[in-house]
Amino acid sequence: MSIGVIGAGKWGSALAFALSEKNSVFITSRTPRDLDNFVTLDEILACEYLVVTVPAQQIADWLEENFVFKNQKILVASKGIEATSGKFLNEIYEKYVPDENIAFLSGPSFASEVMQSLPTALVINSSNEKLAQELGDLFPSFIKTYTSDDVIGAEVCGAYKNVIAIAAGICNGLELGNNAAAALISRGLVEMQRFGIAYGAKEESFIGLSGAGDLFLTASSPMSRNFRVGIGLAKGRTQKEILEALGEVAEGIGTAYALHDISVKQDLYLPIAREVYLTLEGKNPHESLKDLLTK
Ligand SMILES: NC(=O)C1=CN([C@@H]2O[C@H](COP(=O)(O)OP(=O)(O)OC[C@H]3O[C@@H](n4cnc5c(N)ncnc54)[C@H](O)[C@@H]3O)[C@@H](O)[C@H]2O)C=CC1
Ligand SMILES: O=C(CO)COP(=O)(O)O
Repeated sequence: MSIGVIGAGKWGSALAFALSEKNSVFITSRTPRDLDNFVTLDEILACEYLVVTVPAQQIADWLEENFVFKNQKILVASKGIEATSGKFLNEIYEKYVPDENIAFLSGPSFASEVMQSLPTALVINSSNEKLAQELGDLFPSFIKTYTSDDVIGAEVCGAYKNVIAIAAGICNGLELGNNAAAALISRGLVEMQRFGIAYGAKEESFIGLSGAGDLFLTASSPMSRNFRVGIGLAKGRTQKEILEALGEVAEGIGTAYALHDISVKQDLYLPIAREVYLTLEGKNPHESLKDLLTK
């Protein structure tokens, strides 16, 4: 099968590597890379399958400026909610791709471990069960794939866990201990589940790979960029300083702003997301965690 990966950052490169076990994989990016399988965007758009890793905050503009639908089967591998509009990825893509041609990837998966062929389990979420199965078959032996039709559940899990990971990173950076971290992560799971269910997500997605699986991974390891953002905030660094040092995307930041807007507009109670947003806006991280963890 011919697969075109869009975005040659960490995740795009790891997925291109993994998918090449069984398929011919090509990759493209804004900045040309010195890779054997690097091709132009026009060549990528001619592939039967596309895997898109352009970050959530940039994808609307990217689609508008670059995308041409040619009946490709699309797997969206990014995670996040657009800050400027509060839109989920499936809402952004719906203008360009029919539902039967699109699926969303979720589950615990650090790119660097996929790059080492370490065992990984992922969920392919689509309203088109046949497409989800077909995409699952493209994955290599070291990645076990499951399918689900809970697109909104997968989206909420993938986006929200990054915000909770920032909170967990703050907790770690402030050295508040394991009890506090476990409290934050488990309350975070409840918060994201409550939010997701209000949007029609299935309860079970939150206790599976997409929810608890990805949350536990991201909110408990400095391998996570979002967790490292939290550590930076705890050390008193500004958002700008943290992002410069990181040099990579941390989707939890944009998503925290999106969740804040949604919670204000819809009068929703999202306490952890709110404190992450306030900390990003300059609130003292000690105060934020105190407000969350003590009376
Ligand atoms: N790295 C990981 O372990 C995982 C990442 N993800 C998600 O995948 C997405 C991408 O993450 P990474 O590749 O790790 O980030 P990265 O920071 O390594 O790379 C970002 C990629 O997006 C491209 N990009 C950025 N702005 C763009 C624009 N305006 N137009 C076109 N392309 C643009 C960059 O050229 C680069 O290829 C994010 O949504 C992330 O949450 C999901 C699962 C695992
Ligand atoms: O989504 C991820 C793992 O599943 C990657 O998380 P970070 O973007 O925080 O590194």
